[in-house]
Amino acid sequence: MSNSKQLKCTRDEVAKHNKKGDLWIIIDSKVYDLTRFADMHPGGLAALTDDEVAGQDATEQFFALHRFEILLKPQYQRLQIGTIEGEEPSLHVPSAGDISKVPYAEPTWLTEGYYSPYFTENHRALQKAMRKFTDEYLTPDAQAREEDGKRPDQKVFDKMAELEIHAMRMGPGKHLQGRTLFGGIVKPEEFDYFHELVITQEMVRMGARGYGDGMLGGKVIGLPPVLNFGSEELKARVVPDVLAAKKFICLAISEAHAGSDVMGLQTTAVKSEDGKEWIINGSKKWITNGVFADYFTVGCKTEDGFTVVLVERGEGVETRPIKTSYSPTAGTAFITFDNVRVPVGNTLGEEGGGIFVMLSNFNHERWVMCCSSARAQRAIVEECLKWTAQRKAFGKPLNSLATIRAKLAAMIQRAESTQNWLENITYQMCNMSYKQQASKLAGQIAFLKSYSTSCAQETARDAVQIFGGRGITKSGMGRLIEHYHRTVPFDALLGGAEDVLSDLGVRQVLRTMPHDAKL
Ligand code: HEM
Repeated sequence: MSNSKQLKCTRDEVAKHNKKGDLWIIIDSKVYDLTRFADMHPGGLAALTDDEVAGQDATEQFFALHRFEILLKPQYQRLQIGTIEGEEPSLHVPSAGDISKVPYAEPTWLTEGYYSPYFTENHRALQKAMRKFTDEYLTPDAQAREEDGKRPDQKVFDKMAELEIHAMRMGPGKHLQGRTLFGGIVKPEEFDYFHELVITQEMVRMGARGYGDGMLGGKVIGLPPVLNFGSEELKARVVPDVLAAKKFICLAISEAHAGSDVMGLQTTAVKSEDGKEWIINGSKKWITNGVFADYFTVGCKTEDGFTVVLVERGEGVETRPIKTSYSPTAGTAFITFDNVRVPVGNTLGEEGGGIFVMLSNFNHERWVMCCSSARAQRAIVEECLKWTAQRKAFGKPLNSLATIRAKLAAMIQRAESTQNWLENITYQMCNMSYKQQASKLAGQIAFLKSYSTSCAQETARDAVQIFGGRGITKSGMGRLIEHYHRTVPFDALLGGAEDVLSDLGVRQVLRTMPHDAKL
């Protein structure tokens, strides 16, 4: 509060303003004049004229019903007219870049007094910068776009391009060479999977799942086949614009007919008579960012099996939005290809070698999802720890109930185990070649992905029980819980359904079982 005309008054003075037409209250030693606002108060006039509120210290009542962010909105900040003489506000006012002091709200490596074998000062510097960026740029746009369902603001994409965040989200590699990462915080050759984990986990804190995918989820899965399997000419034409967010790309594999069953896909690519072009026909469904994509990394049935081709938006390509249970911000599309002609030079990898192209990125894609899931769960733990401390039932805080504490215990255990397993796998990734990762980590990552999303769903269910009706209400105290509970099933499906992944993990085990090991 910066108003220089702020009053200094005593609690007795505030107590005199205790009725409709002359109504003050105290929240955390700050005095608010609600006289003119009272009739507009969304919670009604009666709540404010209550004997225990009007003219009184209403801190506890306020925080039982409102999120802190309400007090930070300019229209409500204006209601503050002064402070209580001789008192200092004691509540922590959230600000951009903050590290939470709530236990388990941060992974141990970010918690004071704890240690980590994995994170260096350089990772910490990137984390600090990325958190501030998320709080200042991403979260406000994310919350506004979740409301209006529009695409993320191009200005945000541009700012991210300036800092090379789009490039960093593709992980370590040659594509980072010559780029200034986050104003020079990390050198391209130093950038490793822990840096990428930091970027992903910090972005997730914005608590907007549809926007999260709208924030170029399509690029994270659609560009790697171009980077790793495209011709030099194709890469030179496509990659710089995509990493600068001037053009957008998506991965178009799943169809109404087939999802995990890639060989069941029905979109066809047939060579033209002169052999110079593919002619593509078919449709794709649930394609993240497809609505606004310029490029489509498309899985096609070809004479030799399955082939991946980069299609550019043009004649014969149509996209229309699918209404999913998260926001339209993600740009989820149904796509039709009607005799779309594409130069054969746009083939990604070998003709008939599409499975290899797809499989080669699955590990990384699933690992990214584990990073998101682990961090999103932790945000829910923080929400629940705060709520159960400030909400009273039967005259006591919710956390005085053993049944509530049991739920909190389970949530914390799930968040911690997911993060710790993730950090271990990330360390393996940093030390293994791409080939070693493919053979040694496919099972580990499949297990972790399946484990983290099933943990996430249990945590979502527990959180709704803890928040009650607020856990199913889109605004107010439980808004993040409602959002999480509604959108968490996405993570359990994308990149492979839980059962499919668990089975994949066990099949990897069976392949490597030593023949000479007997009971
Ligand atoms: C600076 C003072 C206050 C401001 C700016 C304010 C503002 C608001 C706003 C914006 C909402 C809508 C909540 C949402 O959807 O998130 C709300 C709801 C509510 N407010 Fe206040 N309020 C204030 C003080 C109080 C106090 C002291 C009480 C006393 C108990 C109160 C009782 C309520 C109730 C009962 C609701 C409905 C909550 C619900 O639907 O769960 N408000 N208030």
